Amino acid sequence: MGSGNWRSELRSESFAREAESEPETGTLSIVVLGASGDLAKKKTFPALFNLYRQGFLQPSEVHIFGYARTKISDDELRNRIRGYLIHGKGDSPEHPEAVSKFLQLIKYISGSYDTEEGFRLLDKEIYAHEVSRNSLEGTSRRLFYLALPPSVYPSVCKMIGTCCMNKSDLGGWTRIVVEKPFGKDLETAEKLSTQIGQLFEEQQIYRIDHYLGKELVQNLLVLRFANRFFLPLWNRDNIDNVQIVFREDFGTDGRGGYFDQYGIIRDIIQNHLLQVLCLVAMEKPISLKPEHIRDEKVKVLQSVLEIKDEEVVLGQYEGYTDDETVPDNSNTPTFATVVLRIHNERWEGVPFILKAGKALNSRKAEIRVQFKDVPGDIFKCKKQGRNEFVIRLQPLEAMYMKLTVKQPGLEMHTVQSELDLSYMQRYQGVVIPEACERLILDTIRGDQQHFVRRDELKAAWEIFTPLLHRIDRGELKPSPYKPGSRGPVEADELLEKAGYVQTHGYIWIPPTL
Ligand SMILES: NC(=O)C1=CN([C@@H]2O[C@H](COP(=O)(O)OP(=O)(O)OC[C@H]3O[C@@H](n4cnc5c(N)ncnc54)[C@H](OP(=O)(O)O)[C@@H]3O)[C@@H](O)[C@H]2O)C=CC1
Ligand SMILES: O=C1O[C@H](COP(=O)(O)O)[C@@H](O)[C@H](O)[C@H]1O
Repeated sequence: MGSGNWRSELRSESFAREAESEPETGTLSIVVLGASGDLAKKKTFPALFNLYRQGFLQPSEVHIFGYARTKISDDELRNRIRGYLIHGKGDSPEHPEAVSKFLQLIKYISGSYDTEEGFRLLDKEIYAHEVSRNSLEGTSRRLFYLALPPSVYPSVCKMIGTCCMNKSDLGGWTRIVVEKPFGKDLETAEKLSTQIGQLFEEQQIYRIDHYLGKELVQNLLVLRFANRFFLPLWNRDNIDNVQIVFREDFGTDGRGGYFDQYGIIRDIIQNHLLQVLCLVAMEKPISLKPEHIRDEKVKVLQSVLEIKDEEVVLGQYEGYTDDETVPDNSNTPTFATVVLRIHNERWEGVPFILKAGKALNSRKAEIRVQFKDVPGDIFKCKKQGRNEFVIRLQPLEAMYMKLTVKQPGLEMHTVQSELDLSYMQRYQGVVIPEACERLILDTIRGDQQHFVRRDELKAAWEIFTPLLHRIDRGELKPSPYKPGSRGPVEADELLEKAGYVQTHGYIWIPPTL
């Protein structure tokens, strides 16, 4: 199937810099900081396991270190994560054996995040591994994945910088991966960027947003710029509105303490949905080089106008404050619809409606591009619905185009139907990699295309900070909504006001095999 080819072409171009340099020969040490935590067990270690299974991490050159304060043994850490590997993509007969071999590559070190002792020990262990593999000093590769709350990033980066860097430069490297949310607003994010920037070069910092690793998010550039179809249509003359939607059918699920500090805008909209918006709205980059792509993303972000309060709906699901880590009077939104307006030649007047919510009626993430009505419509199609191009990011990756066709039969009646590219059906047997898996591989390969650059992050915070401050001050209040519902009714009203026309009586049903 063609899917592998385009990706390798994309990669080969963005790796042009690497191809020019010497192949990397040193050992690879991957350090997961915060190894005792939720992200590490659910996403980071399973992603590493999948890379190992596919041969991207060779036991002869890689070693994995877990680091956190919790005092546990190597085996205790291995037992914590084992279940998340077995219940992952465990489809091959050698799977249990592969799990055991992979787990043996992991060593755990306990230490604090702000004193040198633990990091000196970590460095010693990494070094011992490098020596055991005859890695020439200075050629080794050290990747630090910060699966930690952002509050400890500065001290951890300082410790890495002081204790754990490669001692000389013979083609090896030290890179850090930092998770979102990166800061809480413009000021704190900039402060954090400055602190980390004093310790690491921008090329060493990988600000991860796992939505950028999703298959259909990565497909956006190809879709938009490799298809003649879309080139002339993708603008304000043809598109009426764009929705980028994230829904989850569960609540904060034991993460209330974290979530209440951030809320849905910081957790999902300011990063995941805004990154998707950039790829939907940006101009064609000069090339696929990471800097060219990120330059275009920054331009879009900088063209977003100030958000108006009347174009925001906030919600909080009933029962959210039952979590004992959430204060009873919390004003934190668990749902938000926000209309963004891009002030440029292509998008003037087209609302980009970003919507995200927890504890809703379904789990889904999609982009919905709604086209304008057909001028001089002789079929009265308007009553049936508009053309829509929907990109379903998850679950069941698909792209479908809602269009009007003649209803089969003797009469000249029209009906809504769709052109459907459902991945499960079209790409049978193709395993779609997990987002984190792909992004970790990118960090090892030194490809920053799918990571957020410092100026991008700044521009993203500039858009949302004034609104977030108004919410933090209690000037905007979330409306209550029932768990398992569509969210507050005001959100649908805002959608309609922004111009979205719902197609009644039509539902796209994902095909099954
Ligand atoms: N969980 C998820 O699904 C996702 C998480 N993220 C981001 O990843 C990062 C880690 O998330 P997650 O694993 O859920 O977080 P956790 O709360 O599980 O924290 C990870 C580890 O960090 C240590 N830790 C926790 N709180 C503190 C603290 N206040 N000070 C110092 N150390 C602390 C703990 O290890 P110990 O006490 O052993 O040192 C803990 O096991 C966060 O930035 C989060 O926003 C991003 C996307 C999804
Ligand atoms: O970053 C986050 O993402 C998850 C949703 O990720 P997905 O890949 O399953 O869509 C969300 O649950 C979490 O609150 C947020 O921090």
